Amino acid sequence: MKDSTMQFFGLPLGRKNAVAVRADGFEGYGHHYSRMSKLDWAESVILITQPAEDRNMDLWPTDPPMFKPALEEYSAEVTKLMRQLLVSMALDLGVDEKALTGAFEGKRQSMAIHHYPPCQHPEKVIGNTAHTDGLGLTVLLHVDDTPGLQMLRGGRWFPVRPAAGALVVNVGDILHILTNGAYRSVEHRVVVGADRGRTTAVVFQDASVGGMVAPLPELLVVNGGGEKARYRSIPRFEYLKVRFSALAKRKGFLDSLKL
Ligand SMILES: O=C(O)CCC(=O)C(=O)O
Ligand SMILES: [Fe+2]
Repeated sequence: MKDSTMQFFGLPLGRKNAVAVRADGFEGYGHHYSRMSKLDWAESVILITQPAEDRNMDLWPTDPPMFKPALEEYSAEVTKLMRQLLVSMALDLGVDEKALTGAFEGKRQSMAIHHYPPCQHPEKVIGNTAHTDGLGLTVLLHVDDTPGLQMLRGGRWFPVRPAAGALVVNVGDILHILTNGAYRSVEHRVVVGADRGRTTAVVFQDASVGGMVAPLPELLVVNGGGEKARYRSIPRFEYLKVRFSALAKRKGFLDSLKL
C-alpha cells in the first residue's frame, strides 16, 4: 500500500490525470479541497472502496500496477480492523456488539489518499483545513514519517506524530452521535512542512441505524432508560446533505443536532 501510494504520487501529472476527478463526481485524482482563505496544499485520490459493487473501477489507478490490488487488500484489512475496534467499543459501552457493528456493516467505505508537497511558504497554505470527520470511523495510515497532523484539545493544537507500525483512529461525527457523545469526534487539521512532503492514506467508514443517524437505541435502553438521547435523529441522506453542504461552517454542526 505504502509503495504503490508513493509511486503513484511520484508519477508525472499527465499519468496521474489518467484517473482525474470528473466534473460530475467526487472520485478520482485531483485537488479536492479548496474551501478556505488559505490555499489548500494537497493532491488527493478519492475512491469508494466498499461495498465492492459501488466501486468505480475506471477511476482506480492502474499505474503503478500494484496499486489496485494493494487498495483492495488494504480496504478489506481495515474493514476487519474497524470491526474489532467496534466490538471493543461496544463492550466498553455495555451494548451488544451487534448493535454497533450492525450500524457499520455493508455501509459505504471510501478512501482519501493525500500527498502534501513541501511548501516554501508553509504559513500561507494549509494541508487540510480544520474539521471533524463526517462519517463513522476513520483509520489513517502514515505512508511516510513526516509529521503534520494536529488535533485540537482545550483550544490548543497538538501534533499527532507518525509512529512506526501504528495507525491513527479517528472518531467521526456519526459515531459521536451513535454513542450519544461517549466517543467524541475531534477537530483536526494538517499543516504543511517547508522541507519534506507528507503522504497519508485515509479510510472513512459510513454508519447508520435503519437509515437514520441517531444515538443507538440499545445504548439508551441498556442504561436503564436513564440516559436520554443527547442528539436528535436525522435521516442519513439529510445528514449527509447538510453535513457536506456546510463544509465551510462545519464547526457547530454537531451542536445543531443537540437536544
Ligand atoms: O492527511 C491527514 O493527516 C489527515 C487527512 C484528513 O483529516 C482527512 O482526509 O479527513
Ligand atoms: Fe479528517
